[in-house]
Amino acid sequence: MCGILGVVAQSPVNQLLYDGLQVLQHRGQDAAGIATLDRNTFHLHKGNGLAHDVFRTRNMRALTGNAGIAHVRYPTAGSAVDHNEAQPFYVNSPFGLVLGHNGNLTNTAQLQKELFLEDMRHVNTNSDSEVLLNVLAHELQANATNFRLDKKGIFAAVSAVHRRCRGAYAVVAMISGYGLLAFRDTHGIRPLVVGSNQTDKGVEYLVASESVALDTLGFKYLRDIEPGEAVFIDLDGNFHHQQCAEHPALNPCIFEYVYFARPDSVIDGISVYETRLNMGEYLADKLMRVWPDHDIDVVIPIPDSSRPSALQLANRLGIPFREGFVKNRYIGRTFIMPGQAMRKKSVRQKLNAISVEFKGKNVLLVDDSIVRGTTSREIVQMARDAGARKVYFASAAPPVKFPNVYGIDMPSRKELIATGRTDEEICREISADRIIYQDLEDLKAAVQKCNPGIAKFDCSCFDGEYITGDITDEYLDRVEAARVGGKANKQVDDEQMELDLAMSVSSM
Ligand SMILES: O=P(O)(O)OC[C@H]1O[C@H](OP(=O)(O)OP(=O)(O)O)[C@H](O)[C@@H]1O
Ligand SMILES: NC(=O)CC[C@H](N)C(=O)O
Ligand SMILES: [Mg+2]
Repeated sequence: MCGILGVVAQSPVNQLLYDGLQVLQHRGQDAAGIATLDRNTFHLHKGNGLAHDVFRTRNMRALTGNAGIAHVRYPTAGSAVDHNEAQPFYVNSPFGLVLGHNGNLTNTAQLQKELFLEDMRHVNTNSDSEVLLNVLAHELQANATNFRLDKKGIFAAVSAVHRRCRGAYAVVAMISGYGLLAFRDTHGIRPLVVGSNQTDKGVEYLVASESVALDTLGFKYLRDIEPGEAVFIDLDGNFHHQQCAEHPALNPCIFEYVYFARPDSVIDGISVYETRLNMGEYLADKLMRVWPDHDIDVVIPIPDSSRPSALQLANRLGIPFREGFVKNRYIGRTFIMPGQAMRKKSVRQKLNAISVEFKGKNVLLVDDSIVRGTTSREIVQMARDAGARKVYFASAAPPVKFPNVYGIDMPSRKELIATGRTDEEICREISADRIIYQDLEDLKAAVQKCNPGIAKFDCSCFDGEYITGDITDEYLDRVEAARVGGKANKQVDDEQMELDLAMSVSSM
């Protein structure tokens, strides 16, 4: 997952974008970048690391201008270590364009081939986002009239992007001399909101992955950008928007509510916090159904993301809720760290048990989800070491059994602890005394309860149903083979080989 921001303001935006990255940091810890637009010049600084490591005072001073975009990255294509894949990406034609992307394209190799062979555009990294930028650039160029762009041409370009690109994309782009363009894929898989701020000099607009950025930066929430819709804010601060998809449908990623988003965000009209409380209630009801005579003494959350669910579960069961683990606030999220060794080490550094809450008790540990099992394996052992009599484990989400291809780095079934295992086997694998998973229907109900208007969510990591309809077993095998082959995230494709061949032939 990544975090994106875009702003057209009435005063310099460098500090505002930096502060915005800080509140979206939970969406990506591997790289950060800001591009500002000052008259017709872009100023761009990006690099690997957390936002506060990437930006020094001198970098901030150089980011002049009243408009800009920003990005924090959690890679799903390319690699975590290649600083060239940090975003925003820049391309000089047409007009000068920078882009930040949250999501993952599923037809990257095909697009890259088209870009090279038909559009005469070279993509220099393994990032799908650079591909997306070049598709947008080509379509803007194709829809310019007399070497100029107008609203109609900009929206026509986004329609063409929708026709060509598959997968998930929430995008912010800045067109030099024109303004800020933001759009969401036709299924609205990844979130994107827009807010405004009335100043003495005029209205300012901010587009962000999550509403928490609007709150903290002093902007008023206007609305979510709709699936397939594009919003264009010109450099004079005029707001334009248009539906650019033929068949838009809102199918947001349910994992945003389970884990990714901050609980204080509201996404597609749904409070993330409330969904997590609901998840706790549904999970409590399931526990009572399947285990009416349980002997749980205390409910303990695994900080941070599971807290609201664990709290509500304990309330519903009428069992004490206790904070048995202390979280080191200086260690980031472990699930989105690159590399299993780093994740494993960080769980121990991040969480430590308070033995008084465990000694001689039957504890129910609650997490929002179990993905690779890194956290649960370590935590169960820590609870035992702290003196727990019995260690039960509950997950507010169902078993994660399928890869995510829409922007969450779960590319390989082999990495997922629940793939090919029964609940009992998973329980043994994490050395717990009992495991309880949320049912998928209950998870959907927990989220839907907050906005019954949303008929369908992308739940692919739980049920293997891919909302874009283009994901074949062969595609998943290829993505998996790339990971298992040790090429860390690099998407390989037969078409890629064809492209390489075509490129070498054309250079002769
Ligand atoms: O089964 P795993 O592969 O370990 O993944 C699941 C765990 O990872 C996440 O925590 P993380 O530390 O990333 O963030 P949090 O502090 O927001 O809970 C999530 O909340 C689970 O605890
Ligand atoms: N998690 C994301 O949204 C990733 C964006 C993009 N696919 C990248 O790898 O940089
Ligand atoms: Mg966690």
